[in-house]
Formats: sequence, C-alpha cells, structure tokens
Amino acid sequence: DESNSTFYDSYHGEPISDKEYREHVEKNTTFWCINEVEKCDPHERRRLDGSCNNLNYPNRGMPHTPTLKLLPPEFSGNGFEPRLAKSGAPLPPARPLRTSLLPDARIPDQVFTQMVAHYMVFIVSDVLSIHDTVNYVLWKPYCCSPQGEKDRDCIPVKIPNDDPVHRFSNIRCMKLTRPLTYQTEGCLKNDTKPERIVTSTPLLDLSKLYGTDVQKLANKGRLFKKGLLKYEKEDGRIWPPSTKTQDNLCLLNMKPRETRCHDTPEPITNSLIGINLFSIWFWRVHNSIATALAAVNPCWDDEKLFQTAREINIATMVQILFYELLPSLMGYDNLIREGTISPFPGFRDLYNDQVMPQISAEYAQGLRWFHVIQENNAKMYDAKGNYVKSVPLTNITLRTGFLGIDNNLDYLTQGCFRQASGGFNSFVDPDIAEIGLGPLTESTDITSFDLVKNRHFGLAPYTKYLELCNGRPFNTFEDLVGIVKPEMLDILKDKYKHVDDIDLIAGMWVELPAKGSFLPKTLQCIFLDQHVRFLVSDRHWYERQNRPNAFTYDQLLEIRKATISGLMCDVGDTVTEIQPRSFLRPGPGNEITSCDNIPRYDFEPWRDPSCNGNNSSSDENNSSSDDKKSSSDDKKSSSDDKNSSTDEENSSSDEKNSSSNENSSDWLE
Ligand code: HEM
Repeated sequence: DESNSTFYDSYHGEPISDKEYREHVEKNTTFWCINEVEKCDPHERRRLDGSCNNLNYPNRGMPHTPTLKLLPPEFSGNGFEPRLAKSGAPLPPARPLRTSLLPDARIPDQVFTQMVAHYMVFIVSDVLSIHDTVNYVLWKPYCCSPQGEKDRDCIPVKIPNDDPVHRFSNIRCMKLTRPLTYQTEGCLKNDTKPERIVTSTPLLDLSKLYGTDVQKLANKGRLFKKGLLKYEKEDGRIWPPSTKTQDNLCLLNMKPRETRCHDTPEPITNSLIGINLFSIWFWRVHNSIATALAAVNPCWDDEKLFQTAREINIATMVQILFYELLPSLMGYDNLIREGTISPFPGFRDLYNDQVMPQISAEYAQGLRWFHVIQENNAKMYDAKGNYVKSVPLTNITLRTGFLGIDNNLDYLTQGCFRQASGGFNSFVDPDIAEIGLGPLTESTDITSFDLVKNRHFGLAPYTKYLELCNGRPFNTFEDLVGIVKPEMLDILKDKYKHVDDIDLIAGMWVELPAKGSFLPKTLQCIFLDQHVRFLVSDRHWYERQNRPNAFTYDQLLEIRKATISGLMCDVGDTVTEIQPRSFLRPGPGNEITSCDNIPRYDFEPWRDPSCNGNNSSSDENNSSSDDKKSSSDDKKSSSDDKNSSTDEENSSSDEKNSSSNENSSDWLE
C-alpha cells in the first residue's frame, strides 16, 4: 500500500495515474521520469531529496526536475540540432572559435585565490551533474572512432590542421557526447525540445554531501551516534569513510600507494579536487557542529543532533557563498541593491510559494564561465607558507588516493589560500583547454565543450540576453561598444558573420566586467537573477524566521560569523594561521594572522533549557568546547580522556573504521 506517497512526473510536476506508473515500470524509466514523494508535513525539516519544499508542488526542488529558461531555447530542424547562423549556415566551429576568443595563457589573478575556484566548483556539484562527462569518458568512449559516426549521441569536437596547439600533434578530434535529456531517458517524446536532466536538487542544500536518499545516507553516512557522520582517522587526519574495493570513482588512484577513496552517499566527492576538498571539509564541519551541540545539550538524541548539525552546516555553506564570496566577486553594493543579500544581520523573509525552486539553464551555463579562472598548476605549501611542490589539478581528478599520501592534503589546503586563482580575463589555463581530463582522455578542451554544450542546450543568442539584461536592443556589432573588450570586438566580427550569431558563453568570455564587479556583465545579470531565486523559492531558507525549526535571532547572529577562513581554521589540515578573507590573496589589509583572531561560532545560543537538569556533565563539555575555539592548532593531536563511555559505542558501529579504537570525542579537541 503506497497510500503514504504519491508519484509525480519529474518533468511536469503533476501526480501520475497508476496506469502511467506501470508504464514507466515496464519501460524501466522510473528512476529518471518519476519522483516518489512521501506525504508532506508542513512542519518537518528540509528533506534530503528536496521534496515538499514547495507544499503546493511537492516534487519541485527534487532531483530530475527541469531548469527554468530565462529565454526560450532555440534549435534548428526537426532533430533539434543547434541553431543556425543568420545566414542559414552552421555556427562557426567550436574549437577555432574558442582558441581565438579565449586563447591559452596562465596569468595569476591579482585579487582572488584558488579557494574561489574550489568553492565555486563545489557549488556546481550541489546543483548540477557529472553524468554528461561520465558518458563520453566511460559509457560511450568511442566518439572519435568509426563506431562514433554511427551513434547519434556522439558530437566530437573537430580540431583544424592550423590549430595553434595541435598543429604540432596529430590529434584532430576530442570525444564528446550530447547531454542526457528527458528525451534520452525516455521521459519525453523525441519530437519535443531537448530538455536537460540533472541529478542534484536545484537548491543550495549540500545535496551531494548528504546525498538525496535517506537509505543511502543511513548506510554510508550516518554513524547513528551523537549526530555524527561516519569518519576514519589516519595519521591524525579525519576522513569521510572510505571504500576498500575498487568499484568506486577513484579511477586514477596510483596503486599500490594510493588507496583512499571516499565511500560517501554520492561518489562525486571523489571527482574534481575542489569538490573533493570541500566535501572533506564540510563532512568534518558537520561533525564539529554535532559535537559542539552535544556539549551544550547533553540530552539531545542522535537524530536531533544530526538534523540540527545538518541545518547549521547548510546555512554555513550558504552564508559563506552569499555574504562573503558573492560580494567579493560581484560587489557588495550591487548585491544589496538587487536584494541578493541583506544589509542587516537579522531575519529576512522573502519566501514566495509562487516561485519554484529551480535553477535557470543560463545559470548552469554561466557557472561554466568559471573555467576561465581555474589555475591548474596547484602550488603546495607547508603550514608556514614555504613552497613545497606543485601538481596539475587535472592529474588528480578521480584520485582521492593522492590526498591520502605524502601530506598532500595538508599542502594542497595551504595552497588554496596562498596561491592566486587564474586571472579574471579572456584567457584559459592551457591545461584546462588542452588536457582537461588528465590521463582519462587523449585531449579535452573543456572550454570548447562549454561552447558546444551551450548550443546543444539551445541557449538563445547572446544579443537576446543583452537585451534582456539591459532593456534595449542590440542589432549591430557597433552596439557592443562598451559591452565587450574593444580588441575582442574585432575578433568577434572576424569570427561571426552576424551579431546575432554570437553564442552566450562566447559573449561572456569577451565581455567587460559589470560595474563594481569582477564578473562579465551578462554573467552578473544571470547570477543576480538566480541568487534571488534561491532565497525566494526555498521555504527552508536559513534567514527565514517563519520556517520549520527556524534559527532563533541569536543563532542566526552566530551563522553570520561564518567565513571561509573560520572554516579553514576549524577543519583545514595544518591551518593555524590564515588571512581573514581567504577568497582574497593575503597582503596589506588582509595579512595572514593566527586563527585565534578569526571569529568562530559560539554554540551557547543553541543551549536547550530542557536539557539543563544535569549540570555537571554539561559544564564539563562546555569548557571543552571553549577550548576548541582557542586551540585551533591541534587538529592532529588526539585528546582525551573525558568520554570513555563513547569508546565502546564507536567500536561497535563500524567494522571497517580504522579509527574504531579512537573515541568520538576527537571532535571535542
Ligand atoms: C581543475 C578544474 C576543473 C576541471 C578539470 C573541470 C572539468 C570539467 C569538465 C571536464 C566538464 C564537463 C564538460 C562537458 O562535458 O561539457 C566540466 C563541466 C562543468 N564545470 Fe568544470 N572543471 C574545473 C573547474 C571548474 C570550476 C572552478 C567551475 C566553477 C564554477 C566549474 C564549473 C563547471 C560547470 C558548471 C560544468 C557543467 C556541469 C553541468 O552542466 O552539469 N568547473 N568541468
């Protein structure tokens, strides 16, 4: 009897009939095309799978739900191929366009650190998917061989003979596949506009950290003690649980030395290094929060500790994004003016149940622009900032094992805030443009792919977005004066026959930054729209006073203290000193300083009066949580003797846990 849950069509968002349900079962399309939603309870917390976020449209906010379009998609022909140029010819080929508009060069940025790129790619993992990449790497790896010519899904990128890089090689093809869509997965008919499908929730909710499935989280994530996530301790470092078999995503671990591979609810934690690092860090943040909560509230059970820690963890991630990273990138005044952030520390409640929790297709594409600022040569430093060595990031994708040896995790961590990001300019790091996926492919130009995907998603011409964002028409190349960089206007004219031919991502590559911002004008516009949507459409938004289990005013004031540097001091290996604003390069006004000077959460506002019958134990735990704030430099030293009772609980909980004889009070350090 399924009376407690309803099946929704993932695309349309309507409940489906029993007959339709059985048809999907027969076609084996339930996974992508159907969302199962348990009856909503308006008072429950944020669900893992995003369901019931909007009580009127319960599947909106779940995985496999569609993006919103700022402008109607444009395709050509019955097969929904990319739109054509005004002349009726195909648009200019991707690779030569990319090498002209966005040439290879490695130029360090003068303002931002690597932390920006890593945080942004972690945000990407929270709202998008990697299955389109897995598709051409693993499932259909033949797109540059004869077999590929027979497969419609193959859309390889051709390299011309006069290519600036590959004229010196014999590589003439880069393998690539069409995006997975509701059509390819059998949810919509093939004669409808291709509509991309993704696996994350379209909400900022750490959905790839906790996963979107209660059972998976129970199996792989939760320790079911004291609100903690499972963890392992090795050489004094805390890790998410690992798999000892090889069937996970760590394809590039160099055996036999490199064996570590996360066994978290979602294997994506093992993918790009920025996703990997922030997954490790937010995993630890969860546990440090749960431990601090347990210290002030000894009567809270595992469930209450877990759920509260998860909420604070999510709020921390969002607070850092909205109030630290975005203002640095886009300008504080711009964000205040547009309503992305509030100038006041207290509550704000802009929830509108008519706005669906969705991301725009343009936001998904706009995030790709950040490939421009990815510096691929990761410099590694010791805790005092002495240079140790470097590693190309493209060599450590799908290679969690690298982090597990030679103090690499520590050194990389230091590099995140000591090394500049790639320049916010019109150049792409040569490795991102030519290597891309490291040893997984012969050659991958991520930025050419950005252009090809832009077309296969059917995004409207750049000029239409200019009109949308600026409120006036753009009819000629001359209308782009003041919009794009002058020298780039010449190249645009060379490459595109008509101004309306210009692709959205190409326009963003060559645009001038928006006023008071480091982002290109049109990207700024797309970001402003989406970030307001995030907060307006999310019933569980952390700044709301009127939501289930809302923070109190005093709790929210603690969340306001979140900074990326505070996070690094709490959970970053060997981080005992850091600049206060570590998305920005250290230097005058942002000098590296002791972690003692970096603000951190105080968990007193979470003290639950109903626990306070038993004072002796809560006092003791309290003093240890105070310790934590001052002594940030002992993440490695294993304390401690206070909780001998937890020894036993822990060792029984997890057979493959290398830390089974450690006690969970590690988190009380
Ligand atoms: C070492 C650094 C990075 C590498 C090697 C990398 C690699 C890739 C690759 C191979 C793809 C798939 C391309 C395709 O199939 O079309 C991709 C997609 C993407 N990347 Fe990156 N990336 C990196 C950094 C970043 C950063 C810093 C961001 C920041 C926002 C980012 C955002 C995206 C987005 C939004 C997509 C599209 C995902 C989707 O549509 O589902 N990437 N990246």
